[in-house]
Amino acid sequence: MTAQIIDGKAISQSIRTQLKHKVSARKTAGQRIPSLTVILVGADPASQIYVENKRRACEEVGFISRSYDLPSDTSEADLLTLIDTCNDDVSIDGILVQLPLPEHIEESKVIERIRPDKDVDGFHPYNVGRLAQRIPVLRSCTPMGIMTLIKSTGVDTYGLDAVIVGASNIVGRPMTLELLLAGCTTTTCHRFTRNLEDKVKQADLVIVAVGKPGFIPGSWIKPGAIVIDVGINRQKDGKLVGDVAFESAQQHAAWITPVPGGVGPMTIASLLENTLYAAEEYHD
Ligand SMILES: Nc1nc(=O)c2c([nH]1)NC[C@@H]1CN(c3ccc(C(=O)N[C@@H](CCC(=O)O)C(=O)O)cc3)C=[N+]21
Ligand SMILES: [Mg+2]
Repeated sequence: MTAQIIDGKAISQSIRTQLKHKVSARKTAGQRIPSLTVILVGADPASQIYVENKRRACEEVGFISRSYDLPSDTSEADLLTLIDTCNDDVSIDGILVQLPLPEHIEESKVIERIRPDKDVDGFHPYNVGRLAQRIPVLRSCTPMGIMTLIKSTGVDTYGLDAVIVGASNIVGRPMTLELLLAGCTTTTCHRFTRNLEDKVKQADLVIVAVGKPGFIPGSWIKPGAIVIDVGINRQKDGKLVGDVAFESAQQHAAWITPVPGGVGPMTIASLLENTLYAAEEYHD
C-alpha cells in the first residue's frame, strides 16, 4: 500500500480563497473588514518567519493586519498593558501573541489576559474549556486545521482508535478534545508513556507532535491508518522534516500528511477562519 498524501497546502489555499470572497462580500455590504493584531516579543528568526507568513496570509484574504515587534527585554507588565489596549480597541477582532515568549514572561498570564472573544489562537482556558464541554467557539488553530485535513479524506471518525503523541497545551491536549468530540477513542501519549510502540501500532489514526525528527518509525504504522505529522524540524541542510519517518510510513498508511505542506499551512488557515468567526459572531 502507498498512502495518499493529504495536501494541506492546497486545502489551506482553498480555505483562503473562500475567506477572500467572504471578505469582499462584507465590503460590498458595507460591513467592517476583519482585523488581526500580531504581537511578537524578541527576535527569534523562526518566529519572525512565522509571523511574517501570518501577516502575508491576512493581507491575501483582505483582512487588516497590524503588528507589534517588541524588543526581547519588554517587561511582562508592558506586554499586558498592550494586550489591554488591544482588548479595548473595537477595531481589533483577533489578537495573537507569538509563542514562545522570553523566559521572564509568564505565558499563561499573557494568554489569560487576551479577551476570550479575541483569542483567535484558541489558547485561553475559556476557549479550551468550551471545547472540553463539547460547545466549541474559538478552537485552537493546529488541531482545528488537522480536523479539516481529516475531514478531507472522507474517512468516518466515529469509533476510530486515535493515538495522540505529545500532550502540549497548544497541540496534544486540544487535539485530544477535538478527536473525542469527533467520536474517536483517544489515547494521549507523553514522555512517561509506557509501550508507546504498542499503542501506535494499534491506532487507526496517529497524530504526532513531539518535535523530534523521525521519532515514529514507519514500521509502527497500522496498515490503512491515517497519519498526521505536526513536527517541523529543520535539518542541517535546511530541509524540513516531520516527526514521522515519512517514506516508510507511506508504505503502511492509507493517508499521510507531508512536511512541509501538511499541517503547517492549515494552522494559518484556521487562524484566518477564527478571525472571521470573531468578527461575525462577536464583533459585528
Ligand atoms: N501564538 C502562536 N500561535 C501559533 O499558531 C504559533 C505560535 N504562537 N508559535 C509557533 C507555532 C508554529 N506555527 C506554525 C505555523 C505555520 C507553519 C507553516 O506554515 N509551515 C510550513 C513551512 C514553513 C517553513 O518553511 O518554515 C509548512 O509546514 O508547510 C508552521 C508553524 C504556529 N505557531
Ligand atoms: Mg514495515
